[in-house]
Amino acid sequence: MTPVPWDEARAAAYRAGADAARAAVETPLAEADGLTLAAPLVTLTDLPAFPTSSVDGWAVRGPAPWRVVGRVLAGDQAAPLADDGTCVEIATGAMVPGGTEHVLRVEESTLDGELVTGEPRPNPEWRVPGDEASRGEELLPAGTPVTPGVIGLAASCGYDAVPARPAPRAALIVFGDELLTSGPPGAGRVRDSLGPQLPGWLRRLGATVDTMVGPVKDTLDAHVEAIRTAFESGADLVCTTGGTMHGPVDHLHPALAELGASYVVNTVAVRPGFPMLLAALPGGKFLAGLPGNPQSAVVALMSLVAPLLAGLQGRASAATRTVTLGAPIPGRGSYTHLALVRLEDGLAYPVGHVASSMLRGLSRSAGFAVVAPGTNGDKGATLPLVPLPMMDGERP
Ligand SMILES: Nc1nc2c(c(=O)[nH]1)N[C@H]1C(S)=C(S)[C@@H](COP(=O)(O)OP(=O)(O)OC[C@H]3O[C@@H](n4cnc5c(N)ncnc54)[C@H](O)[C@@H]3O)O[C@H]1N2
Ligand code: MOO
Repeated sequence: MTPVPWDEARAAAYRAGADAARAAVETPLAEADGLTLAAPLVTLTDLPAFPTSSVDGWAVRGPAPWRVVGRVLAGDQAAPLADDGTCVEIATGAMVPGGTEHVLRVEESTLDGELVTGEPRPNPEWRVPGDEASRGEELLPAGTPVTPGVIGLAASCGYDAVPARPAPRAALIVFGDELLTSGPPGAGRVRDSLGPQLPGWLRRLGATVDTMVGPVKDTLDAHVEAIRTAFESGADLVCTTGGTMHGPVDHLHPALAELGASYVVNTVAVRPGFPMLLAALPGGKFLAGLPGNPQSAVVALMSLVAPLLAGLQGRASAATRTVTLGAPIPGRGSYTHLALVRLEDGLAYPVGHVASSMLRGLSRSAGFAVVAPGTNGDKGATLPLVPLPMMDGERP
């Protein structure tokens, strides 16, 4: 099997996801956080929708002094100011009456009996319809991740619900008879460190994780049965761990053949993690085969699953940015090297304890610097970074 170049593998995973993107669902704003806009957000009204006072004071017409003829509070529908030399008391956020020439701040005015005097500021103290947006204007494109800010904007311009792509449903299956699910490892057994870890990463990539199965016995029948059950339970994506190679109890490839799967990507020219795979199953479903070595599994997650999920959600692409190296990172010959880095003072530094079996380096890293095939990452070089999907406060 010839390994696929890493960037081609990512692109293929993204395309496969985009071609199978989940259908849009009209989603109430309260349930839309973390989903993806399936259509552009077009404002339903001018913003603001009516002339709106920015200050507390007096809406005045004609020359001073102004006789107070009423009051308009936020939420009121203001009657026009009909005569010169009159004013109404006005609150911040209230609709400015027709005929208003200025809004005078209360602290810059004098009220004497029924008469108001003062010098209005030259710049208008109210916002006119369309200041922020005009009715029918596109505010955000389709594919925008729905954040709290997007939800607020959608509410402000009139939406109760938005067309959004639902979160892809992921299931996780862990293979390996050597795995313990509690207590310290030893005597040939290791703790399953992927079952507890992967749901959190998957959720941060926008998936829901309904099913977590395993450790599943190292037999072909048990593999096929576990995968079939996960898809039958409604998963769009099944992630498996381990068994991607061709050792005596590695059953993933034969299981995929039995399930009628076809490969989107089968092994990738990346270190660590090269035996990773992505397969398509009948009915627009996917299986990501993550290698058993724990760090390699996360490399595979970020290399294949992140772009697949971005595509399934109708997003622009999986997140990347660039970083400048504060210390050199060697390349891995003809393979891409995904090297764990931490960020400090705007520079990226390699971390220790990064063998593919280890998680110590990963646990204190911000992401993977991408050292291209045939190159080394020199100090001062600018490289792509695949950020681990964490919120800002979580990122080391
Ligand atoms: N003859 C060769 N053998 C191996 C090669 C190779 O090129 N030639 N490549 C190695 C590389 S690289 C990787 S990566 C692994 C991938 O193997 P599998 O995906 O088949 O994974 P397993 O054999 O099941 O496990 C590998 C390793 O990881 C441990 N493991 C598995 N699952 C978990 C888990 N959930 N939590 C913690 N640790 C786990 C497992 O005990 C093994 O130590 O193949 C190499 N072999
Ligand atoms: O590719 Mo393996 O993933 O080095 O551990």
